[in-house]
Amino acid sequence: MSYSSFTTASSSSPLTYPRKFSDSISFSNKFVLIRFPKTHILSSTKIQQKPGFGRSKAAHFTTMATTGNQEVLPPAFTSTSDPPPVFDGNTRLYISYQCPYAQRVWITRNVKGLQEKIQLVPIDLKDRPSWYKEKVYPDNKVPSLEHNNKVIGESLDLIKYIDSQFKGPSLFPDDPARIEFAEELLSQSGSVHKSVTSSFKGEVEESGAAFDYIETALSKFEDGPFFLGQFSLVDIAYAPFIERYQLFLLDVKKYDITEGRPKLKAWIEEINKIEGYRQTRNDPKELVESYKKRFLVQV
Ligand SMILES: N[C@@H](CCC(=O)N[C@@H](CS)C(=O)NCC(=O)O)C(=O)O
Repeated sequence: MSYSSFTTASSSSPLTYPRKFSDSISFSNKFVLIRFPKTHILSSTKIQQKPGFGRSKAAHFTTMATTGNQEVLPPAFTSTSDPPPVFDGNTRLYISYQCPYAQRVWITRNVKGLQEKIQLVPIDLKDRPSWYKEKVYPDNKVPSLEHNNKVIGESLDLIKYIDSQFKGPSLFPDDPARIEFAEELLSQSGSVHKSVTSSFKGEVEESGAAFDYIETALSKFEDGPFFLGQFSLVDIAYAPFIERYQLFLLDVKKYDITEGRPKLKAWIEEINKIEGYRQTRNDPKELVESYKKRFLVQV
């Protein structure tokens, strides 16, 4: 299997990667957002509001064209960049384009159609501006969100915060069985990550139990291909990581995580149709290289 299996099943909309910088626009660290239509960009295929997700209106899940809606992304702030005018009433999401935790929150913002409400502030973590720790987020990590004169962090808290505090389609269920399962899956995401990444240096089979856990979880609700049936915060929490696991394991270990796991295979196909996710994806080669440096370099 090649990388193409991580691409969307929809042949009409090939997977593209975000343009992080625009040649035609001079940035000097200004935020440049293209205008989005008022409807939300959720998917290139129609996603219906389903039982268990009652808070939002079905109208939020309108089908949209997938081309021509690419957000033009600003370049990352570095140690020589002036800070944005923090605490001026604007809402800002501080991210790194490469960080999977930040990607969770970025996807949530996109899927809820909040591109104009929440400004992206990309930080270059290798050349971090000192003002980020001093003025914005003392933990000095990404993601963080500046909203209503305060700054909050932690990706799993942030995706719930954005979902509950902002408009847009609801991404969390409201029926008890789905809520309980969502909480379990969210709380397990850290252990799944630990178990998969600890297999990178050893035997690939050590990660099998984690992928089997995902496969079993995807079988629980039959009314859709996602963890809770319908697309939700759980998919958002796992997507940036599964994206990296699949690419890295295929490249380095020649291990196809979807082999014998039809639910996971279908999930990957479906998640790649979610426009708000597609826009956050990195170049696969860069992801593999960064994982190689991070997990294979001997210390
Ligand atoms: N538990 C945090 C983890 C965030 C995190 O580790 N972010 C990394 C980048 S992927 C970071 O900011 N690292 C900078 C540092 O640790 O100094 C979350 O879920 O938001």
